[in-house]
Amino acid sequence: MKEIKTIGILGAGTMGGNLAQLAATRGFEVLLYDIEARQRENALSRTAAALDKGISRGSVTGEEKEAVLGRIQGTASLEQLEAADFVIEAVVEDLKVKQELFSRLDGICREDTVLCSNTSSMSITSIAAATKRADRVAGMHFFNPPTVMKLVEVIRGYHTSEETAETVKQTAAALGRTPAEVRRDTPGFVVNRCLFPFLLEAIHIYEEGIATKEDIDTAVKLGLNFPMGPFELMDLAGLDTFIPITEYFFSEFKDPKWNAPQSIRAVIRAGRYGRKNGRGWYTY
Ligand SMILES: NC(=O)c1ccc[n+]([C@@H]2O[C@H](COP(=O)([O-])OP(=O)(O)OC[C@H]3O[C@@H](n4cnc5c(N)ncnc54)[C@H](O)[C@@H]3O)[C@@H](O)[C@H]2O)c1
Repeated sequence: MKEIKTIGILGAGTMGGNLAQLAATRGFEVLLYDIEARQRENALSRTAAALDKGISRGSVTGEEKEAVLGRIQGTASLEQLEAADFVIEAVVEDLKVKQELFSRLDGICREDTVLCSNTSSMSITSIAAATKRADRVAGMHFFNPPTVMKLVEVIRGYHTSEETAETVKQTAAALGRTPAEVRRDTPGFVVNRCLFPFLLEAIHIYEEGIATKEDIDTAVKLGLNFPMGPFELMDLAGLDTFIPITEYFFSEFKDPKWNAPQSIRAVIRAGRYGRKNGRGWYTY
């Protein structure tokens, strides 16, 4: 495997911003691309705030903070990704947007650069089809927040080579994460294929008036020993990301069980996206 020094990250939102922090903390140079200046600035200020917390706890020095921040370069120019040795895309969960970016990246990045998507659900094979290097495209699915959550699902698209899967696993390890391989490219891979039926069922229980969302969260936390209840978890992940994932499942499996219920659609329509804007199922 060639040496990876610079990681390109596309999208500076909930996932991309925290991924940039993780990669820079682990000593990588980071090119953080987003079309929104506000998102790039927020990502850097969230990283600075997290490092300040580390300083106040005594786990990070002022020098380390400056070094980590110095390794993250925000950019609005995709062309700058030419310098990346490895790319992780974490933009909105929209297949067309991802395909368009991968097609452009294919023309910009060096031939040997592996391109990964952090998609929660969508086909890696379809994303790779937008490039002429389908063997060097893979899924690299982190969990929220990547600086805390240890798992990375490594997903092989139809054409992903053995060497590419190995590079992704080694990069996950270099980021201090534990890779789990997903051998077939199917909607939601392993974790979200398990998680979404559970989240949807929690919403149905709430809609049927069986329990309040607070009591459902308490029941799941104390009864199943989960660290968060389903409504708390949806708020953390971002409610606006929830709908495209369920719609993708529905479009692939044609099973109505994947249809997002009205109550979550109503919450999103009211502009409540979860913790990211301070209000979702709950108000923060
Ligand atoms: N939130 C989670 O818990 C979670 C967990 C794992 C994976 N994911 C996946 O990660 C990806 C990002 O999710 P998120 O929650 O960070 O979303 P988000 O809405 O917080 O951030 C998305 C970012 O993409 C940017 N963007 C949109 N279109 C763009 C374009 N054409 N070019 C460049 N940037 C663009 C937006 O400005 C925004 O900053 C999605 O594919 C999602 O499914 C999310």
